[in-house]
Amino acid sequence: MNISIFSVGKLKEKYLKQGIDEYLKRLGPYAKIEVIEVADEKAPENLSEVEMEQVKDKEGERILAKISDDTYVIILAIQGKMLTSEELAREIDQLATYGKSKIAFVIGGSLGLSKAVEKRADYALSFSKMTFPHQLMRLILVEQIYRAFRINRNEPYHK
Ligand SMILES: C[S@@+](CC[C@H](N)C(=O)[O-])C[C@H]1O[C@@H](n2cnc3c(N)ncnc32)[C@H](O)[C@@H]1O
Repeated sequence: MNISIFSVGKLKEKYLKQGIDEYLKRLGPYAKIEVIEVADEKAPENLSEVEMEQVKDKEGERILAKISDDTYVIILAIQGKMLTSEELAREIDQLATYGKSKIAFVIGGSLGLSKAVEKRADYALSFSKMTFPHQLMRLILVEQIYRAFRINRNEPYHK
């Protein structure tokens, strides 16, 4: 299985980078996984609604340009569907069973995802009703993907 994680902007915090690298390493035996960073747009506090949409559109175009038509796209969205870790594991397992070998998880930038990216999504996944910083979301996501593979292989992982 080929998994891509799309994220907006460069990851700066060392502690997050270390955590993400650790889970990417652990995921190595289970799947081919890569993190793709697209450039972020400047988003100062005083942007109008229209300007905010423009920021999301530009970031979204960069993401969509890198996603092939045969990729199953899971966007991370606060308003999406909440799953248990076991349910996420089952979703991933079923995608593999039905021949969907390319999965892209897409995390929005500081303003969220564009309408075009939402439209392209096959699934919208929520990690709770709370808002997480997009860079922290990357770490939470890679840990849950790792957990999903451990669950699917019936391998022990701390509860
Ligand atoms: C800082 S949040 C953006 C907040 C923006 N107001 C919104 O509603 O999308 C950045 C990105 O992190 C992801 N994210 C943050 N919290 C999340 C949650 N609870 N569940 C799923 N994704 C989340 C989403 O992809 C979001 O676009």
